[in-house]
Parts: sequence; structure tokens; C-alpha cells
Amino acid sequence: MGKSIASFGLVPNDLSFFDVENQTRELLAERSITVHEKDLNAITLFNEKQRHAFEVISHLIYENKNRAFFVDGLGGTGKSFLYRALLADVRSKWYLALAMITSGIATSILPGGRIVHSRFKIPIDLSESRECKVSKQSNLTVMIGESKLIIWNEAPMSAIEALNDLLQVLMNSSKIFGGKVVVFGGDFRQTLPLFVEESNLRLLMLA
Ligand SMILES: Nc1ncnc2c1ncn2[C@@H]1O[C@H](COP(=O)(O)OP(=O)(O)OP(=O)(O)O)[C@@H](O)[C@H]1O
Repeated sequence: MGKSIASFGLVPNDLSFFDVENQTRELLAERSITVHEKDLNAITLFNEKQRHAFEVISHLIYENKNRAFFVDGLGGTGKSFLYRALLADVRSKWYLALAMITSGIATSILPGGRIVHSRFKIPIDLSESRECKVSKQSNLTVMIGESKLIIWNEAPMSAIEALNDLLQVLMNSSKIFGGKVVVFGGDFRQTLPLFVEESNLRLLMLA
């Protein structure tokens, strides 16, 4: 008498048909985000700093390296222009790229953008706990596993550690941000130690 496939533990016992259907739907939605021609062409319009940031980040993405970046710059210095080009480049190659913002109308800033608290379940009040209630068997784990790039625009420093914890747990990795390439944008002037007053966009590598 042979063994039942269930005895190999390949599929979690509590995974239902609806979970599988939802997982497929979410992945399909993520894969069918429209890549706009103008975002792909943005590369041709980049200024020197945008080009440098794009090249450094892209190189690591396609080399499957692990790195976290902070993109720092005053309002209007072209940060979102850079993020949209990165997202378009990755998605045009049929990879997943997850875009998040803290609040506001996510998709108007970043195509396919989602509010971070709804996608990653990062607690709004981090003073109580920074634990995100996401299961390892969730759609999100699959999506993160498949994603080449995660961008979080306007990321508050206090929530960045919560994201690191979450990605390490879900990706089963002690590497920073679970081994992913993550790009944060925001106002880091008050919190990062190396800040020098500048009016241009700057790229800071965390790890
Ligand atoms: N290299 C570029 N060539 C042409 N237009 C650009 C370039 N970089 C940025 N822009 C344009 O400049 C404007 C401001 O850029 P963007 O919105 O990316 O700035 P930002 O740094 O994200 O600003 P904020 O922090 O206020 O959101 C936008 O209209 C954008 O399309």
C-alpha cells in the first residue's frame, strides 16, 4: 500500500480551494499591472543622479543580490519618476515588483501601488507591537517570494524594522529584508546619520 500525498506535507492541511483561488487571483492581478510606455521611456530622460540610482538598483535586481536602498531628495527632485521607471522595467520583463505607499491614492503615485498597512499588515500603532499578522501560507508570501523588487514610497523609519522582521520570517531568511531588493523613499533628513544638506536626489545603501 502506497503513502498518501498528504503525508509528505507538501500542501498545508488548512489550505482550501478558496485560498488557492484567491492566491491565483492576486498573483494574476499583480502580473497584469499595465506598464506605461512613458515609464519605460523615462530612462532616456533621466538626469545623472536618477540614472546612477537606476543602474545600481537594476544591476542588483538582475544579479539576484540582496540590498536595501534609501532614496532621499527634496520634493520634486524626481524620486517617483525613478520608482515608476524601476517598476516598469522589472514588470516589462515579466517579473513581479511590489509597490507600496503609506497613505493616499496609491496607484496615482506608483502604478499597482497598494497601501502598506493593507498589504503587509504592518500595525498602525507600532508602539504596542511591530508584529505583522501574515501567515507563511498566504498569498503575500508567494508574491514576495516571486518579487524582484519592493518599493515603499514615503516609508516612516519606525515601520521599516517591522517590514524587515516580516520579510525575514516569510522568506525564512536571516538576510536583511529576507534577501530582497527593497527601495525606500521618504524624508530621512531627521533620522539618517549621514545627511548633508543637498537639493538633489541621493541614493543611500543600507546593506
Ligand atoms: N528626468 C526627468 N525628466 C523629465 N521630467 C522629470 C524628470 N524627473 C522628474 N520629472 C518630473 O518632475 C516632476 C517631479 O518629479 P517627481 O514627482 O518624481 O518628484 P518627487 O521627488 O517624487 O516629488 P515628491 O517628493 O514631492 O513626491 C514630475 O512631473 C516628473 O514627471
